[in-house]
Amino acid sequence: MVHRRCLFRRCIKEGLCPSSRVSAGVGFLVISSTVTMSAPFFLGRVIDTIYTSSTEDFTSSLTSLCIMLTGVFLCGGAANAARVYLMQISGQQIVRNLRESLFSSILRQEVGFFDKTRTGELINRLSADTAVVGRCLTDNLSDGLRSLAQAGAGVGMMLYVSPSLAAFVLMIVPPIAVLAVIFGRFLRSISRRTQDALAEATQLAEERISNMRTVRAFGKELMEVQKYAGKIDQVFDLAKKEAVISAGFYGVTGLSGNFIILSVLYKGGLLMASEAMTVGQLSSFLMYAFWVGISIAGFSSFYSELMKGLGAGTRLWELMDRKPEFPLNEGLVLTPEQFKGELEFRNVSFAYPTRKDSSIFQNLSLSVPAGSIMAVVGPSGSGKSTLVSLLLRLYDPDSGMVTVDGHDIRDLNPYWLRSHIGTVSQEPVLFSCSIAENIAYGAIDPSQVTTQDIYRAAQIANAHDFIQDFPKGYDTVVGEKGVLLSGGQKQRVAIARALLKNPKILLLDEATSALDAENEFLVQEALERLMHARSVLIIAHRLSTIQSADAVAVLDRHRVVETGSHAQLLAMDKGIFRKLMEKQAFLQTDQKQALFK
Ligand SMILES: Nc1ncnc2c1ncn2[C@@H]1O[C@H](COP(=O)(O)OP(=O)(O)OP(=O)(O)O)[C@@H](O)[C@H]1O
Repeated sequence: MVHRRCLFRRCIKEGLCPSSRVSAGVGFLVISSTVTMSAPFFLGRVIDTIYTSSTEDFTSSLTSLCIMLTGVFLCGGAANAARVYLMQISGQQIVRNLRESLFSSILRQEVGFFDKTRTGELINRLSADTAVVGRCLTDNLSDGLRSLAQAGAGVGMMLYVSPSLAAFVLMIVPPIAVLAVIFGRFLRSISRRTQDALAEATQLAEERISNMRTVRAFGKELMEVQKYAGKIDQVFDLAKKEAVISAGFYGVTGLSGNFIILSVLYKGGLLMASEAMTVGQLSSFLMYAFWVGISIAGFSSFYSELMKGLGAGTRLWELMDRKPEFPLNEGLVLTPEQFKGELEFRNVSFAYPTRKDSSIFQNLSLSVPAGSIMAVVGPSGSGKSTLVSLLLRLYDPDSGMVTVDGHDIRDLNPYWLRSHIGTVSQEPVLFSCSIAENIAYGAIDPSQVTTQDIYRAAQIANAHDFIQDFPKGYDTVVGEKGVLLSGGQKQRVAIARALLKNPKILLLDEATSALDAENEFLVQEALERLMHARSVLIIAHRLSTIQSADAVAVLDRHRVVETGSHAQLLAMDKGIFRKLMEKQAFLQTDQKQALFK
């Protein structure tokens, strides 16, 4: 829970808030408010001068008073402009710093966190909540402080000008203040609910837009629009509630403002009639009453904005304070002599954090000697991709351990480990930038990669020719998730990306989707070059891959049930591997004949 003071203090403590700029803004606020609040007093003097001065000194005293006031007003205007500028810039800087800090906190989280958290919700925190908090801490804070200072000074001046009239007017203030507190509390809760409802709507929109091809292919545009409308209706319903309460609140405060003015005129008129007050004093008092009214209205809107900011701040700090389960850049780093690339799963038991009751592995053991190729086969859902996730340390096993060269990967620096592991998945994801940038992404420091390095990697990955055929060559932008490239082309760009990393360990998930013969050959050839002289764990779908691997592991019922060379496994009469091969749809009759002869 973030408390009022805490919100501001934390922003300053964590360097998110440019405190010197905010302090200067507050300084200018004091100057401009002093000028604003002294104006009614001096304007009252001007009125009294007009009414009471004798004819000979009338012009000179009126002129000097007006010249003095013009100077003071100019200073006030300049101070106000400086206040607005400094506060707005500070607000934008806080938003920028909050966004950077939040994004970095999100990217530090373990993968399990993203299994549980919706993308739209995170996007909403990054865009909407940060803006609300930034506005709350600067613009709103400065307006609130100004309202508070002006209300205080106004009340003081009202008491100074006419204590009896002031006491009469101030009776109206406490009930309005109570009303404002109740209203603020309501706004805080409704703001939180609105942001949550908005996050759900954003999540839905984000997912559907990024998967537009699926929506179109199933002809679900109308249905999706209805679903989205349902979500934004929830936001609208909350906004309606807010509007009803706001209408009541602002109606009451507006009415009370007018009542104050009317009562001041009535009571002030009586005081003037009994010569207890001059016309200038009544005018000053009226102006102060007016300012106090405006300031109280401003203060109540400050209070409601503050409550909204607290609602948003609570959610931001929940995310920023979240400690990731795994460190990102701590732990042992092996020297080049120590690092050979031997991989081992020792009695690993694992269930995904979101489905703790559904075990994926139970006492699974498997080892991949350094520099060898291990093909993994098994029925769909047997956990082949999960092996890759555990090796990348996206998740930790519940018991047992995964080792690299005999070291538990929980002791190794995850950043170092991942920098030595290359991956090419079934459906490689590319970023919506140029092909060259996508390939360079594989390097530890992409800014050090030369064009020649990129060309070389693309050539080895059989990607150079098709890239050159594009009108913009390596500068071709591949679209979101690489949607503008074919499956085979994406695979080859991903292989070039992995090659540039030059990793000791390779984790590959062979594409199941049928590529045309030409593409398949090119991808296969590129993969073979990539696998050369590395420790490879490959989720194999092709017979040729299985045959050329040094060893094959068969996954079934939560563990490795068979290991050996392709020939050894086939020779096992009732072996699971043999059954699996017989079942596989991709095994054509002629392949089967070749296989079993
Ligand atoms: N992030 C996740 N959270 C929860 N369960 C998951 C997650 N990812 C996979 N699973 C579940 O874990 C099991 C193993 O999945 P995995 O993807 O490792 O299987 P696979 O053998 O690679 O399957 P396929 O050959 O179909 O790709 C499946 O039942 C799957 O539903």
